[in-house]
Amino acid sequence: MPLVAGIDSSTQSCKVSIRDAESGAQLRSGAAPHPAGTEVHPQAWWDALRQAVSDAGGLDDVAAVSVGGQQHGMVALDGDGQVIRPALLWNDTRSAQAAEQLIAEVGAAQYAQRIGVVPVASFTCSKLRWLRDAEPENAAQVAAVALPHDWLSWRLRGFGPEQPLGPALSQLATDRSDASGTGYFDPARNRYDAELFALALGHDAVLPRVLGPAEPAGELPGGAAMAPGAGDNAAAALGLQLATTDTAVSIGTSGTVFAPTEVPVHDPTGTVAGFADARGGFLPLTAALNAARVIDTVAAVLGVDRDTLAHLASEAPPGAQGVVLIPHFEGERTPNLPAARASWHGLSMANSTPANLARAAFEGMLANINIGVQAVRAVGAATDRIILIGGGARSALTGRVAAQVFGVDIVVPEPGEYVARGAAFQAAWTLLGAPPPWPAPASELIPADPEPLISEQFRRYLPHR
Ligand SMILES: Nc1ncnc2c1ncn2[C@@H]1O[C@H](COP(=O)(O)OP(=O)(O)O)[C@@H](O)[C@H]1O
Ligand SMILES: O=C(CO)[C@@H](O)[C@H](O)COP(=O)(O)O
Repeated sequence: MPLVAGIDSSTQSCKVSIRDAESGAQLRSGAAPHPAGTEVHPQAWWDALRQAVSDAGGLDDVAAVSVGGQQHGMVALDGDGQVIRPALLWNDTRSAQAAEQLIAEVGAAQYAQRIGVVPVASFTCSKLRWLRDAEPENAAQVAAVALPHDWLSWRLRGFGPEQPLGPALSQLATDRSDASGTGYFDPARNRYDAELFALALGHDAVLPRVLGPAEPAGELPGGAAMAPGAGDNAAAALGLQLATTDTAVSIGTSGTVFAPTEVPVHDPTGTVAGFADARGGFLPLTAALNAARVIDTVAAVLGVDRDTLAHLASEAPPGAQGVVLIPHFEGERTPNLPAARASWHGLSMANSTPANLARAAFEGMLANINIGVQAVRAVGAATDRIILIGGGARSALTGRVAAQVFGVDIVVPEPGEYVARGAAFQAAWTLLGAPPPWPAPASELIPADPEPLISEQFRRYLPHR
């Protein structure tokens, strides 16, 4: 009974799932928190990974490992493999102007046609252009650029400064799904666009080798196979065994909408990112900067915990009697309003109740994500039902309000870490030589319960660029 390990190194934490390679049954798990903030030194991810692995009973008895990671993070390495500066994360918006510069120099439609995405602050290319202009001394030292999952996999294999195998930059590896989020990789032709990379940073550098869906990246020192890994959303799609008839919404730190397609997507507006998936196809995706933490924030404002906020919200009617929250606390990516801030609307003395404010938090979070659902639908994704995952999906109320806002059946898989499950699925695929016949996770169906009022009143107050 070979075991595999799936690791999810996402924004708020690192999660580890140890599973039976053939059945997918989870035997052990572990977790450890990440520091808050939009720039984090990768060493913190490494420390959390080691803590989560220890919490999960270690990797000595696993035969293959895979890492799913938060996308886009800029891990800048010098010639000695040292991290030059803390990584700017996907939700750091200081590179918004840099993204606009790149668009002005290349053209939005041209970017979309060349690589399937149009730069936004989240993407690695925008962060590199920011580095070039804001920290030229650091930019000049850049010998290689990796993504969070690439760097963690490299370290797990024993590479890096003060590591047994040393800082071999040529040993860096990634996969199509994560590479497609950089802003300098073309997932249709499966090749880097070196010109776009050099345009961003100002010079070329070593980039991780891009591996196939289950192509081994190498081995861990103990002999376990290292799978290619994936961006976290592509790993989640593997974990859900998502089909081209499905669309998923993940409510984590980010609020993402993604759907597997067999053909690449080129959206010149940039709303839908034409990413690759982890199976050899494509995964068009939208991402909101404000998702589960909208609930955390409003709960804190009202001085209650998450569960109490959900109970309060359940006492208010759909539409919250006209109270609307535009939840752009951290700026926003979909819609692309990086400098935005949150705002409350429609408040009167009569409707300013804790219940209405609580319900407006759930409705605002989901109506904002619904912009992404509509955009993914517009590029041809099947959205007749939506599969709801992420930490925020653990709240039953979220599912009920999602059925009202999205207006379609909502499928809520049993609570679990689907990024880590997907990484374990990939590790089993690498080990066994074929996708393992794991059973799909059990799930609950919440029937569609359309309440168009919610999005109608949300759009009334939505700011425009
Ligand atoms: N039982 C729950 N009910 C509602 N929200 C939850 C629950 N458990 C966790 N969350 C929310 O999930 C979020 C973390 O989700 P997760 O998908 O793990 O994040 P990420 O993958 O971005 O690190 C937190 O902001 C937290 O508020
Ligand atoms: O930027 C994106 C996708 O483009 C985010 O989805 C990040 O990949 C972070 O994911 P979570 O930590 O929210 O899971």
